Amino acid sequence: MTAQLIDGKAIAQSIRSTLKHKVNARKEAGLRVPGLAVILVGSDAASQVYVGSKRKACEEVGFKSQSFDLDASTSEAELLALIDECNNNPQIDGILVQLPLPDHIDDSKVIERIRPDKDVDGFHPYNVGRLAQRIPVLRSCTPMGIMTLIKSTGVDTYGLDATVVGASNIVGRPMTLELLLAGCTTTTCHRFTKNLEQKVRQADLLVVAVGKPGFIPGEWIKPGAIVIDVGINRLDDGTLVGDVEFDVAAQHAAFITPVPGGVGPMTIASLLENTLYACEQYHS
Ligand SMILES: Nc1nc(=O)c2c([nH]1)NC[C@@H]1CN(c3ccc(C(=O)N[C@@H](CCC(=O)O)C(=O)O)cc3)C=[N+]21
Repeated sequence: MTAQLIDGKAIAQSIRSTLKHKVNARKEAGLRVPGLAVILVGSDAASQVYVGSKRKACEEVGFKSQSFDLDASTSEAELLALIDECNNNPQIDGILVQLPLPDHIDDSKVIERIRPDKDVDGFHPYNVGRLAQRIPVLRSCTPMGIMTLIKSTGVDTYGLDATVVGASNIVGRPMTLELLLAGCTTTTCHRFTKNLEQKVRQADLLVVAVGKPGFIPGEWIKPGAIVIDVGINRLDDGTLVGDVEFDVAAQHAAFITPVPGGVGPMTIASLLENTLYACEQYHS
């Protein structure tokens, strides 16, 4: 079998095009365009690239993006004060604080300071809790984008055995909650998991988010599975690879996401969708 590629780049493009039309309709109706505050602390090279892509995507769909580039030495108190300002600014529908933050700043404290109705990353405990209780509002962007990719395959998710490898707050955990909501029987694997191979081999639907190149051998993929690779690993020669041994996995899977061009662009598309949602549902 040779897997069909799930083209995240194209699907993200079509979402942006839909959003652009919706923004134009708002303009024609005399309504405000959605506003996104993008806050970057420090000058981590990868973060600068990602933040640049988010700002560019905002421009493309006609959102107003406001950039706040803070020095790496910014104190936690200063960052919290800026979040308070954005929380109170009626032009701002969504607030994104790029992670990782410098070590002297407590991520959780920052995430919890963002008003849940402006938390377009979907990281606030309120929003994750809403998803856990099957009443999602703002959903975590990467898992949300992945659900869109899975839907694009046309495969019915009810009753599938799904395995998520990785249990982080921003990907693995909300991913498992999304899959549970979609009717899957879910297994979440992490550093203490025994017999990872067996859990991967049983998966009709596999999501891998560990950040280690080629971590999952292609031979482990169940014939006909859907494989979603969240990893973005840059090798010494500059090439980007995922967490799954792609070439071999593609011989077993029915559907597989490429890296790049799979999950990454969808994370940004979901962020834009969330920003419009916050604008329309909460701040109109
Ligand atoms: N508050 C916060 N929200 C985030 O959503 C967030 C974050 N912090 N910190 C870092 C991670 C990473 N992330 C990516 C977004 C897009 C691509 C993306 O578009 N990747 C392309 C290109 C990859 C490349 O060329 O580097 C692709 O996979 O095709 C990747 C990674 C969002 N993150």
